[in-house]
Amino acid sequence: MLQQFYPQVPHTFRFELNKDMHLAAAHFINDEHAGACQYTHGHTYFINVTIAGDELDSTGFLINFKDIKTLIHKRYDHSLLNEHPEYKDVNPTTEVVAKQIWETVQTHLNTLTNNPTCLQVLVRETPTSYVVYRPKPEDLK
Ligand SMILES: Nc1nc2c(c(=O)[nH]1)N=C([C@H](O)[C@H](O)COP(=O)(O)OP(=O)(O)OP(=O)(O)O)CN2
Ligand SMILES: [Zn+2]
Repeated sequence: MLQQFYPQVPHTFRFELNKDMHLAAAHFINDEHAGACQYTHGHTYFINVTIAGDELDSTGFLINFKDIKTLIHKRYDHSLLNEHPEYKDVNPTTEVVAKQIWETVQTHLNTLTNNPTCLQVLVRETPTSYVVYRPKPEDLK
């Protein structure tokens, strides 16, 4: 959100779009190394998605901001992350959540004719902890 610091991704695309979202969700980390985080607790997640591309669609959008929110916020807001199928076999750590969001967004972008790319996903789990996920070039093929 407005108070958030955003790491920049170097790129040569003409357009770069950023969408902020926040959502309330609970999780637990099923590992004794997680200490108190083994037990179900909640966070207000702050998420920033960076999308870039050279071409706009017929509306003049790289992608509709609303579509990004629908993909992520609608799915996870007011839910227990561990209950989603994508976290059945893996803990919903901040790192894993960031990677999962990237995969969800990029899978959707791959259906668009103007070919935008998700360059970065930032997930802030607490006021003092956040993760940035960036794909490798081979993830984008
Ligand atoms: N690498 C990771 N470490 C931890 C994760 C994680 O997802 N990745 N998650 C947790 C817990 O879920 C916890 O909710 C967050 O931990 P933490 O930032 O330590 O929370 P605090 O508010 O207690 O932080 P302080 O800076 O000490 O106030 C733990 N580790
Ligand atoms: Zn947590």
